[in-house]
Amino acid sequence: MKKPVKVAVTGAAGQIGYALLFRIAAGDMLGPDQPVDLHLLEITPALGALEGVTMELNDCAFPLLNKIVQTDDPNVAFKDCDYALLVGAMPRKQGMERKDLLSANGGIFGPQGKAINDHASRDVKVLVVGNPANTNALIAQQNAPDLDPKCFTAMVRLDHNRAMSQLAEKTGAHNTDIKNVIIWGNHSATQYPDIHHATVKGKDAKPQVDDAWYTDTFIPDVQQRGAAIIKARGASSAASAASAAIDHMRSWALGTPEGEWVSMGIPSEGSYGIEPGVIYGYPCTCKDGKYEIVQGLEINEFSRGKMDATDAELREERAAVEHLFS
Ligand SMILES: NC(=O)c1ccc[n+]([C@@H]2O[C@H](COP(=O)([O-])OP(=O)(O)OC[C@H]3O[C@@H](n4cnc5c(N)ncnc54)[C@H](O)[C@@H]3O)[C@@H](O)[C@H]2O)c1
Ligand SMILES: O=C(O)C[C@H](O)C(=O)O
Repeated sequence: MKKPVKVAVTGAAGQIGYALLFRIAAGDMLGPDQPVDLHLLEITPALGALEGVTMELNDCAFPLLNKIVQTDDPNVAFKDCDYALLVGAMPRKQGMERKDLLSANGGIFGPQGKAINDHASRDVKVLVVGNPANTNALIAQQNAPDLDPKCFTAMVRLDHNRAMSQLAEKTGAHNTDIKNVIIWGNHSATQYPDIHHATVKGKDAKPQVDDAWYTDTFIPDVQQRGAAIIKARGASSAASAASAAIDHMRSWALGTPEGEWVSMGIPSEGSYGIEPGVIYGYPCTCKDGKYEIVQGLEINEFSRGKMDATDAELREERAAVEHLFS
C-alpha cells in the first residue's frame, strides 16, 4: 500500500463538499491504491455540520481513508497538503453573474493562498472551484510567492464535461465517443466552448453538426448551463461540480490518455496570444503530475474573437482584485 497523501478541502460542509468527500475517500480521485488523509476546512459556525459529515465519512469505513482533520484554521488545513481543493465560497443566486461574487468571495482566497504558501507541500496541486474560480485562483496564487505559479489552477472541467455531453446527445453518440473539446478562457458566460478540434467516434466533430446549432445553441447552452441548473434546482450545481473536480485532479495527478486532452484553467504564459498571468482555460495534457498546454492548434477568425473576449473579461476581473495581491 502507498503512503497516505494529504488532501485539503475547503467548504467541506457545503453542498459540493458533501458530494466530493465521499468520492475522494472511495479512491475515485487518486486511484484505488492511494490512501488519503482528509484535511477539512470550514468557517467556525459550520464546524458542527462538519462534525456530522466526518461522522458519516467514518461510518463508510472506507479502506483508503486514513485520517480526518477538521479545522477552522487554514494554517492547520493546508499543513503539508499535497492536494488542495478550494471549494468554500458563496454560490451565486438566480440573476447574478459569477463575477458578482468577487466582492463577497475574493477576500477568502488571499489568506488561503498565504496559508498554502506557508504550509503546503512545495509541489501542491491546487484546484479552485469557488466562484469566480479563475480570478479566485489568481488571488490565491498571488499570495503564494514562494510556490511555482503553476501549482494554482481553476476548474473549467465542468464546462468541458457539459460540452462533451451536449455534443454526444446531438450526434447520437456516447460521451466516451467524444474527444478533445476545449473550454477556452473564463468559467463564466464568456467562456468559449470550441469543437473545431474535437472528434466524434474518431471523425472530425465540426462537419457532423450544422453551423447554426454550433453558434446559436451549443455555445450559449454550455455558457449558460450553470444558470439553467440554478433555475431548475433552485441551487447551483453540486454533484456535477464535485465530479468535475474529481476529474480535474485525477487527470492532473494520474495523467491523460495518449492523444487526448482536457480543459484546465491555468496561468497563461502568453500561449495563443492570451494575456500573460490570467488564469485561462486551455487544452492540456498531463503526465507525471505535470500539465502542459496543447500547442499549435489552428485558430480561425471566429475562435480568435471568442478567445479574445473571454481574455478581456479575465483582465477586467484581475484589475478589480489587484488590491488583494500580496
Ligand atoms: N467552478 C465551477 O465549475 C463551480 C461549479 C459549481 C459551484 N461552484 C462554486 O463553488 C462554491 C461552493 O458551492 P456550494 O454549492 O458548495 O456552496 P455552499 O454554500 O453549499 O457551501 C460553501 C461552504 O463553504 C463554506 N465556507 C465559506 N467561507 C469559507 C472559508 N473562508 N473557508 C472555508 N469554508 C468556507 C461555507 O460555510 C459552506 O459550508 C460556490 O462559489 C459556487 O459558485 C463552482
Ligand atoms: O453557475 C454557477 O454559479 C455554479 C457553477 O459555476 C456552474 O457552472 O454550475
